[in-house]
Amino acid sequence: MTTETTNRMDLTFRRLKEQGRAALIPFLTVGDPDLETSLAIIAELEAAGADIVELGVPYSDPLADGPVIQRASSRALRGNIHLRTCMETALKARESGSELPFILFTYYNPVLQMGLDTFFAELNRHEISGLIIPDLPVEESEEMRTRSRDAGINLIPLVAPTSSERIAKIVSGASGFVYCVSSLGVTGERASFHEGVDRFIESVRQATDLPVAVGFGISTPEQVARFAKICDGVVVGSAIVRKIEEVIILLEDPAKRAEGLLQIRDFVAQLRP
Ligand SMILES: O=P(O)(O)OC[C@@H](O)[C@@H](O)c1c[nH]c2ccccc12
Repeated sequence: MTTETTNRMDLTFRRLKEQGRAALIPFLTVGDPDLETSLAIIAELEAAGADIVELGVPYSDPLADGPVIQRASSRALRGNIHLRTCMETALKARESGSELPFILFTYYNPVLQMGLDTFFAELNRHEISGLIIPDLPVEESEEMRTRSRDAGINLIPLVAPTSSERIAKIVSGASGFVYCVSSLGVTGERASFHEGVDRFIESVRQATDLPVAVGFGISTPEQVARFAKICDGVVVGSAIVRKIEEVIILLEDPAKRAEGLLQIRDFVAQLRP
């Protein structure tokens, strides 16, 4: 791994800080509805102003995901998408000229299946800047943190509103950014967030010098703007995955594909802080 790739994410946050802007961080499930379309969608996300993209590895038991992302995973798994193909998507996007830093979002089981040595070697080869593993067992996190650091990959910790006394422990040794989960429960658009979420985010800011991003439930320009005022990044997943689901019929029709992609771009562009 060249440290340049990891710096790609750090440089992005640094540039945005100079511009006084928070990062817009979309999430998509790779392979939904197919790999080639995911590549086209990544290009639309970049054109719409995304600053970093989370590439979700579809999984059969996405325990932290709500129905929208669960459905996206099921669609992608029908196309036999797995961890390595998701990594390859990052490299293909790079080869197509994408400047985006990519975060690989995966549950832990596919990582174990691949084996840690191969996993980190493959992350290097595919120019992945960051890693989110929502179900990483605490007893494994030390080794993953060490391996990530040695590989020059940002292992991004998730901090929940209930983590209060563990925040310092969770963020110590982290890199890239700290991901504040805005609400308890699973992913999915929300009209409101955990009571005291602003105080929670502030407490995370006090505990780390890293950029702090927030996700879970954020789906409208107003919600993005609200959190962009107090964070360095805002993650939007389900709302974008739902838009992809809504236009899938267009994406799968060669005559209407461009229209479908444009609707995704427009949806994301209006979210941008
Ligand atoms: O979908 P939402 O509510 O916009 O939340 C972001 C989320 O999609 C993405 O960051 C993510 C997808 N699956 C997850 C599981 C755990 C934590 C985070 C995630």
